[in-house]
Amino acid sequence: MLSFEQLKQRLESAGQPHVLQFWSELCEEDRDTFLQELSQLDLKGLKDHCEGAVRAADSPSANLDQHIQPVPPESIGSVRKSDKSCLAEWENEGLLQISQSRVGVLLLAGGQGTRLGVQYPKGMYNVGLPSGKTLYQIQAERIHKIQELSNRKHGCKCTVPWYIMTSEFTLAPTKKFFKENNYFDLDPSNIVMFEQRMIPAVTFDGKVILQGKGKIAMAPDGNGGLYQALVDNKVLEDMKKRGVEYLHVYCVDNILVKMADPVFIGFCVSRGADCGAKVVEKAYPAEPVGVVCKVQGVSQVVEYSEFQPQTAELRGPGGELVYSAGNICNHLFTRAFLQDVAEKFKDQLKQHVALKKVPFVDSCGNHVKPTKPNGIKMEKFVFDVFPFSRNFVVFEVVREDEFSPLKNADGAATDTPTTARNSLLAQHCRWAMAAGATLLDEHGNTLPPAARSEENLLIYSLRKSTGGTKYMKKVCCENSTSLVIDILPEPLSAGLVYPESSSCASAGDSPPTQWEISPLVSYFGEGLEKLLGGRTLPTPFILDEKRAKELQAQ
Ligand SMILES: CC(=O)N[C@H]1[C@@H](OP(=O)(O)O)O[C@H](CO)[C@@H](O)[C@@H]1O
Repeated sequence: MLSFEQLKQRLESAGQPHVLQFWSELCEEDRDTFLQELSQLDLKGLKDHCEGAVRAADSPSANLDQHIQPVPPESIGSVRKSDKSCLAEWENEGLLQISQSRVGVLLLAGGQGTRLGVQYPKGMYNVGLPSGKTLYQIQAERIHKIQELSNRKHGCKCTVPWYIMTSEFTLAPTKKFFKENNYFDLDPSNIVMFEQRMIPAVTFDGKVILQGKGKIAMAPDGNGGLYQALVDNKVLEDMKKRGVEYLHVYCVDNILVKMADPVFIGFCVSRGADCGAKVVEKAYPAEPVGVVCKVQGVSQVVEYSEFQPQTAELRGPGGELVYSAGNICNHLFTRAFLQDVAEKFKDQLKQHVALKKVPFVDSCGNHVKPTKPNGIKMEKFVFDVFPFSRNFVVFEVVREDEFSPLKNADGAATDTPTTARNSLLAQHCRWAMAAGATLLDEHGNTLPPAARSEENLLIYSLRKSTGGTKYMKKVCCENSTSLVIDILPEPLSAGLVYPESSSCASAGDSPPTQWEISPLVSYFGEGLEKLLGGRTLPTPFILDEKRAKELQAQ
């Protein structure tokens, strides 16, 4: 640890002497903590960081729009457009790789959940499913199941290690939560938690912001901090030791995430890709998802915050969005590629600027909660390594099967606990019905057949035949061929077309059917025919392992 004098001198040469302005007012204990915190900062790089942040915030954001093009549809692999045998081949390849313990998953869980409005890690969030499971538990159970499916198919005992990148905000509570939950019955030695770096928030005139008299305002370095964190925490060495060659990286908030998805892995492997991204068709122009596109001929993601609205609105002849490959933060990397990034490219990653309201102590020592942005936070994005790939592939999946993120608190129009919960329950309802079950509602009435993904196609053709944009409030199905849609005279808010993701299980304003299937019973709808085929079952219903055994025995 540095001495006070050394620290003082370094802060002065970085142009940041104000950091110690309240030193004399701090008690002994606070001084120690502050000294420790400051010693861990990259003080040599601090000057560059502060100056760079101001420069970046000042420079007008590059207008990428003249240089971008959509990714040609023919170069995108697609679940919807591929035949069953192709999908089965990819799945087999993926399961083979998993069975040989060549696949790991990496969770990006360093975020603060500001939009969701919680003080704890998002993964600990319980969206109100009948089982009460949190996002972490659902994910852990999917790991169990994919290991089991691979083992069963290949007669082996594989491991899918779970790497979890946390931040200063999320590490301790995540650790505690996993411990309290007995690591969800996974072997703790296969769960590797590590922390990404934090960097100081800076004022518009390049001063580090003091959040308290003895504390500077720090923020995680963005999910692209992953590559530095892999190096800092020797994660690539760990992967090598375990023989992990493919890493499926995903974001904590998507309740439908198919972790270590064998189809996606198989697709990437069969194309010889070193880097791959899953996308869904964007639901509406202003949807807050990044777009996979080409910038000056190079495939990459342009984040929603950096995409011009008029470009997002562009439509093709059939009314479809020109920039429609919505990034769902699901990436596959080979270990060799990550090694390359770590050695050659990680310092070249673009810095993105976010202007935020950062609470601070003013020069008189008053705590201030700003009402408008006062601070610059610099972030790196996980997908900014795509341009360094030698063979980058894109894989389009079906939204209702694989993407329903939890971003906002209930009350917002989209991506809330309610929409996440409903998407999962609707999916489980579809699986049960597809397996041949008849489901009864609370009054003993038969529920109508569940919507299938092809319904999306009907919605699209309907949109085309009505000539472009229609503002849909709800989409639901009576049966697999007819749709009832409610067309609004205008968007709910500027440019917003309501996402068309409902199924009959969550149609109208009625609550979704309370039919939940544990991932320990089925990873993605498989294996349910033998349990549910030809049966009439009530709701609410939780198909967990115990119920599955009982059904099997009947
Ligand atoms: C830097 C980054 O990874 N941004 C991702 C990420 O957005 P957030 O708003 O940061 O959660 O998840 C979105 C999908 O939920 C994806 O579309 C977007 O590109």
